[in-house]
Amino acid sequence: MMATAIKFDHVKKAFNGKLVVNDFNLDIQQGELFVLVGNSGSGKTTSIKMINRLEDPSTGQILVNDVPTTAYDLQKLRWKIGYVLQQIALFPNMTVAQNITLIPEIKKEQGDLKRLAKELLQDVGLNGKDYFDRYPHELSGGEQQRIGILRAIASKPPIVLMDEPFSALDPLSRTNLQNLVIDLHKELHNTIVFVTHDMNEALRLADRIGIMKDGNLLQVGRPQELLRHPATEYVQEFFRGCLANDLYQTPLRQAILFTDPKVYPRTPAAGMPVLSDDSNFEKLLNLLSRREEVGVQDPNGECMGYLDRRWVIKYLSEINDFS
Ligand SMILES: Nc1ncnc2c1ncn2[C@@H]1O[C@H](COP(=O)(O)OP(=O)(O)OP(=O)(O)O)[C@@H](O)[C@H]1O
Repeated sequence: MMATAIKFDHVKKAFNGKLVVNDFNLDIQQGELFVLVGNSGSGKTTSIKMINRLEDPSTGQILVNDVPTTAYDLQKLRWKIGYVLQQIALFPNMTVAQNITLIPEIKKEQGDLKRLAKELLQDVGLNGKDYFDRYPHELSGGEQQRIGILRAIASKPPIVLMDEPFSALDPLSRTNLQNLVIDLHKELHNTIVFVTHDMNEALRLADRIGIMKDGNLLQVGRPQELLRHPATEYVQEFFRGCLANDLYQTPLRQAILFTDPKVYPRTPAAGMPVLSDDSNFEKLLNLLSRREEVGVQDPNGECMGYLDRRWVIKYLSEINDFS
C-alpha cells in the first residue's frame, strides 16, 4: 500500500465564526499529483494553507508523513514543503540564479548551487547562460512563474503546494507550464497539491481530483471516475462549464466521454454520434491514436493528444459505422 503524505483528519476552519472549511477528510498519497478544484471562495486556498501552517485548523488536524503538523518545528515543516503562488513574489533585487538557489542556500545544502541553477533553468527551457544573471523585472510573466516553480523545487522538497500558479497567464504559457509540472512530477515523484478553479486544468494534471464547494469536499476521484460518475448535479455542472470552452485542447479520452449523452445529456455536444459502451470506447481510442492529425499518444490513452471537436465528430461517425 502507498504511504500517506498528507492526511486531513476532520479538519474545520472558521474565520470570525464563519465556517469556510467544513469537516474535511482526505488522504493524499506519496507521489500523487492531487488537484483541488472549486469556485472562488470554496475554501481551496485555506485548505492548502493549513498544510504548511500558514493557517491552523479550528478543529481537527493535518498529518504530514503521519505526524501532526503542530508537532513539527515550523521551519522544518516548511522546508519539506515547496509553495508556489499565483503572484510569484521573486525577490526583485536578486538575480534569477540567486532566487532559485535561495532555499538550498538557507538550508546550507552542499553541492554546486550555481550548477544546480543552470541545470534547473535548462530543464524549463530557459538557456542558463542568458537568464542566470537577469533580474525579475527583465522576465516575462511566464518566465517569472517558471523561476518561481524552480525556486519552490530547488531543494527537492517532498511536498509542493501550488495555488493557482498559472491563472494569470495566457493559454499557451499555461499549457507549457502545465506540461512542465507534469514532467517535473514524473521526474521527482514528489507529492503535489495543486489548487485551481479551472476544471480543464484539473483534468489535465491530476492523478486524483477533489471538488470543493462552500467548504465541503463533494467528491474525490480519478479524472475518469469523476467524468463518468459525477456524484452530484453540481459536479456534473462543473464539467459542463469546461465543455463550454470547446473541445479544442481537450484530452482525447475526456473529449470522447463528454460526447456520451448518458453521462452528459445536456452538453452542447449532445446529439453527436456517440459511443455507447466501453469496448467501442477503446476501439475509438485505438483508432484515433493512429491518426496523424490527432498527433497522439500514449498507447493506453491516459496521456493524450488534443483534438478539435470536428475530429471527434468525424471519427465518432466512422466508428459507429463499423461498430
Ligand atoms: N484570513 C481570513 N479572514 C477571514 N476570512 C477569510 C480569510 N481567508 C479566507 N477567508 C474566507 O474564507 C473563504 C474561503 O476562502 P479561500 O481563499 O480558501 O477560497 P478559495 O476557494 O481558495 O477561493 P479563491 O479561488 O478565490 O482563492 C472565503 O469566503 C474567504 O473570504
